[in-house]
Amino acid sequence: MERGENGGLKGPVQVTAIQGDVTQAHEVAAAVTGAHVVIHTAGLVDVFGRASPKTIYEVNVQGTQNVIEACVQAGTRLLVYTSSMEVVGPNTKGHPFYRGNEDTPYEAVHKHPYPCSKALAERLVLEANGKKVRGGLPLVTCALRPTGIYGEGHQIMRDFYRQGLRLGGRLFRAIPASVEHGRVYVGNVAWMHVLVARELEQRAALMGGQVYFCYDRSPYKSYEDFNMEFLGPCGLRLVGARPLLPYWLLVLLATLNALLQWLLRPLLVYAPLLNPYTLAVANTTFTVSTDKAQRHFGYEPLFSWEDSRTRTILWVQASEGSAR
Ligand SMILES: NC(=O)c1ccc[n+]([C@@H]2O[C@H](COP(=O)([O-])OP(=O)(O)OC[C@H]3O[C@@H](n4cnc5c(N)ncnc54)[C@H](O)[C@@H]3O)[C@@H](O)[C@H]2O)c1
Ligand SMILES: CC(C)CCC[C@@H](C)[C@H]1CC[C@H]2[C@@H]3[C@H](O)C=C4C[C@@H](O)CC[C@]4(C)[C@H]3CC[C@]12C
Repeated sequence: MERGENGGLKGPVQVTAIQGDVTQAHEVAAAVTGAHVVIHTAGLVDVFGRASPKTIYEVNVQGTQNVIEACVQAGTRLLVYTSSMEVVGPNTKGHPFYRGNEDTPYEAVHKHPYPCSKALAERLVLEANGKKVRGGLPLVTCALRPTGIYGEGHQIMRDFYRQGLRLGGRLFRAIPASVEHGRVYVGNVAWMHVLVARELEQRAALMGGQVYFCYDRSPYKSYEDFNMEFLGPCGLRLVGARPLLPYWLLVLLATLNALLQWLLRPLLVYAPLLNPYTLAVANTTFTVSTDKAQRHFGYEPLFSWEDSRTRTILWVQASEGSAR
């Protein structure tokens, strides 16, 4: 095997897939046994009300507790957790977080089950730093907090694309262009995990118990304008320099959706994109500007903004056939 541009090993890698459910402690233990480092990224990502709060808690919090316990029992010393920007915000008060970093003071207040579960899970992981694992050595943990991830396989992007096609190549602006939303390319999020996994042992004193936002050089834009970076070259147009509907009407529609979801629950799962929570997230500025990952473990984005954009466009275009 040879060395690649970034000093990593290049060439075929053998991967053994072990399927399991993180809520089942014995299945997690079986997967973790013999591992030198664990990257815990499994989670139930649901801000639309598809799953119950109980299920979200079981997967994201109890599942994470199972992973920590498995590391302790197996004597695995290194644990990297995929957290989320939502552990910080946007908070329920809609306070903007403008180009903040890991030390920026912010009132993190959550009510929604998903951010609550991620915050609890992250706390479990960070508190486990230093805990003795089998063999007596201390566990070293840290958490990565991606902002909104985009790239190949981004389901919501595909949904917007299909909606745009249905509307004759148009999407209608719903959120003011001035509201900035943090985004990061999936390949760079993955790369950051790899680097942390690689460096955590050597730099345990510096990195243990730390949190890192995931960032790259993707531009700061509103959620919709950012999506248009990919959907535009695929033939869609965002109509309106300002939101088409007044904000109070969006709030009303989102509330109506929440009410319908509640009423229909005994019969079916009604989970549209727009609800009071997604509206609040989309309508609140949350962007990060930090170099902590660079300082602590030498992170530089593996994919430039141009590459990330091209790769995402190609993926959206490739999904066109199945969209029509
Ligand atoms: N998508 C984003 O914008 C974003 C942003 C920040 C953080 N995250 C975090 O990144 C991680 C991956 O999210 P994603 O966006 O790729 O979502 P995803 O739904 O594509 O991936 C989640 C994965 O977890 C697995 N999973 C779910 N329940 C499980 C269970 N009980 N046992 C084992 N595996 C289970 C799923 O099979 C899936 O492969 C999550 O922890 C999420 O909280 C995502
Ligand atoms: C009001 C509508 C027109 C627009 C609706 C868009 C909405 C579905 C989007 C906007 C922002 C998105 C979230 C954001 O990118 C960050 C995360 C963090 C991550 O941990 C899970 C996904 C999540 C919550 C995105 C979900 C979809 C959101 C709310």
